[in-house]
Amino acid sequence: MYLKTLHLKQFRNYRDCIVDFDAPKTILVGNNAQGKSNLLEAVELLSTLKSHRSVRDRDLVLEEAAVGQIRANLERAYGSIDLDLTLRTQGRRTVALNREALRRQLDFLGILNAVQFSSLDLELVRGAPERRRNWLDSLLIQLEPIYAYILQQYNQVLRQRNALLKKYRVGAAEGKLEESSRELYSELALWDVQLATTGSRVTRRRARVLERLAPLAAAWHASISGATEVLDVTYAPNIRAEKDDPEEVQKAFLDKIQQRRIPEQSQGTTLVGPHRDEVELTINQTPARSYGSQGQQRTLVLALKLAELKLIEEVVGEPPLLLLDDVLAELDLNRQNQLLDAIQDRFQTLITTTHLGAFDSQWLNSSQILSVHAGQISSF
Ligand SMILES: Nc1ncnc2c1ncn2[C@@H]1O[C@H](COP(=O)(O)OP(=O)(O)OP(=O)(O)O)[C@@H](O)[C@H]1O
Repeated sequence: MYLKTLHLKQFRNYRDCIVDFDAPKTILVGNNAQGKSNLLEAVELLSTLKSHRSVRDRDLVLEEAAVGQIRANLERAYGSIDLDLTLRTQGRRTVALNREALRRQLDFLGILNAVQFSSLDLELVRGAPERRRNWLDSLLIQLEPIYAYILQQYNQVLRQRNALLKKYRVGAAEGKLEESSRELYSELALWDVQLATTGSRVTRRRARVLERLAPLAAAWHASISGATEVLDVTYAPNIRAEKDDPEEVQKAFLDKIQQRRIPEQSQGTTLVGPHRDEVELTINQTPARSYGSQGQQRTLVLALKLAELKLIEEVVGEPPLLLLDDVLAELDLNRQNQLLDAIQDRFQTLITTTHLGAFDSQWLNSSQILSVHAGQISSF
């Protein structure tokens, strides 16, 4: 797939800016706080309807404006598509494809596929388990947009079950449980089933995607590290089942809920389910977080990102975009060249940087170079 144009209107610090991409690689160069990451964020929003930097739409709209817009024209194997995302400081965002408004935002997902790589991604190795779960979920949404809906359903059930457990705990503390406990128990039993049904959909999909991603990441890691290190990416689900079978997983889920009944009630929260999953990353059988220099951790993240690119390409049937936010200059020349070899001209790549000095001349010669200054973009 190929992003041909991007039109930012009242988005972040862009008043009205059109960018035409005319090479497989585009380098956006500019000082800090000029709008480079904002541009990549716009592409990320078109891809996932989420930004890893902001949760509120009002932060995405140009200050003092009420409505912001991101428009793009994308070339896919089956034809050209216009994407439109309208953001509002008040009120809901809306999306359109080929100028036709969509009723369900879900239908907007999976049109533009992109893999983002920024320095924040080192948190994939060092950060809390939630960071890795979110990463895995974003990848799954790209591969299978319906997963966004599955995850939303699970989170809804989780919230409601937590509210009930909390009510139970407050009731117990106030000694008022006797009169309502039977009612609470039967209500909880209903939520247990819902949690197991929606949660097992999440668990099974996460297991499947990691099964495909892990060998790709291990191969990249071996290649970048010169085969001196072995990377293992392993799913450590909170619910373990013998087989990838819906009934098996649901049964394992309900059994674990039974086992954890008392601590759940005393803590007033759900202790069982994929919101407690972990993705373990080890290098030579040692946890990558405690092992390894920054350079080794960077190699690991680079291997994960290259694996994501490859997996999306396999599943979707077209190469996704690669968004490199300020990370290229941090890689040594060897790793830069590995990346260059891996993406060649197959993956359209947008790269931000504050200076061109650290770039290999191969990158510079084959790229479109644009300069970003105070929300305006011009040829370099
Ligand atoms: N809603 C908004 N309205 C106006 N300006 C905004 C808005 N949101 C962010 N900005 C401005 O955008 C700029 C930040 O741009 P961006 O994050 O893209 O920086 P950058 O060019 O990538 O630089 P760095 O190298 O520091 O990451 C800041 O000047 C910030 O004030």
